[in-house]
Amino acid sequence: MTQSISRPEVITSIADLRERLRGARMQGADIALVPTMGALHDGHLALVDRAVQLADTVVVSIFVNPLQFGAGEDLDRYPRTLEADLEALATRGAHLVFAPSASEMYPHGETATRVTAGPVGSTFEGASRPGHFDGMLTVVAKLFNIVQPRVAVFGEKDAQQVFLVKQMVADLDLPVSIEVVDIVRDAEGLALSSRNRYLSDQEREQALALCRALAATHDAATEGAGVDAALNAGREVLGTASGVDPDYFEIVDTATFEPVGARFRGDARAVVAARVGSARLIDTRAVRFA
Ligand SMILES: Nc1ncnc2c1ncn2[C@@H]1O[C@H](COP(=O)(O)OP(=O)(O)OP(=O)(O)O)[C@@H](O)[C@H]1O
Ligand SMILES: CC(C)(CO)[C@@H](O)C(=O)[O-]
Ligand code: BAL
Repeated sequence: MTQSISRPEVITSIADLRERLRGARMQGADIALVPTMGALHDGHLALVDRAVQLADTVVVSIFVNPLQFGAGEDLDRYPRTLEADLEALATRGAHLVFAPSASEMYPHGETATRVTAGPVGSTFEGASRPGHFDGMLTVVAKLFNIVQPRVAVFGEKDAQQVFLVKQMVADLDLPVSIEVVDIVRDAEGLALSSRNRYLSDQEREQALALCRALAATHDAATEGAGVDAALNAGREVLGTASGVDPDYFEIVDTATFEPVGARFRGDARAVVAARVGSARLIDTRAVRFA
């Protein structure tokens, strides 16, 4: 397909999308998928930009997946901004937007069959949001089967999600390659997130504690601190920040997503989640212990 400089075509039915992509494939199309829940910001658009570099046909899915929200979470108030999303995508060369309804994706209500995320699915985000990763992997598997992309693009911000998607692809021999894009931040360092819309100006300022805590851990490790000292540096910043209710701050081994031991050497990742006002925010940063 030629690069789109106008609004992408919007398809809401699985059958129509399959038919459209079958035609594209017959003409030799190479397909990339960018799965999102919409309310697009520059972080999502960086994923789209990468997809456009990697393939000639880019499908962006916009679907707020009920299966990955727990009771009492923000499913109902999650921002749904399809018109603005299409405007944003018009400038980026995405060809197709797949925006199904919940009944299109789940015609019988919740699926009887689920992908289970395994042990890493119940730590960190999974501990605070039971069932979240099973619901996320189930919809990602459905999207992979519907679109059958050669490559799918995800953001590093959701590092545990990336780990689990890669694990699913390897465990189930799914024929898709996973591309990961760095976190896009605002000028002060706050990771862009659709949930930042829930923040007041004051809360947005307070939310900077997440990236500042990660920076403290990163800098301590770079200066030669061990795991415990690096962890304490970040936890202190987070724990003393006003208006911030920490959920977890941990350093995990990138190979296993398990917390590293005190003597760990190598590539690790600091991960953080905290509630600021009514928003639950996450962030992450690579940390190396030489
Ligand atoms: N700041 C960012 N930089 C790069 N990628 C991002 C960023 N924010 C989200 N993404 C990625 O965009 C994809 C879709 O994420 P999603 O639609 O949940 O957006 P989100 O902003 O993370 O929303 P929320 O924080 O409300 O869950 C995911 O792969 C996610 O990692
Ligand atoms: C991958 C995803 C689109 C699945 O609903 C969602 O978890 C997200 O937006 O990161
Ligand atoms: N960004 C991951 C999707 C979610 O929070 O449900």
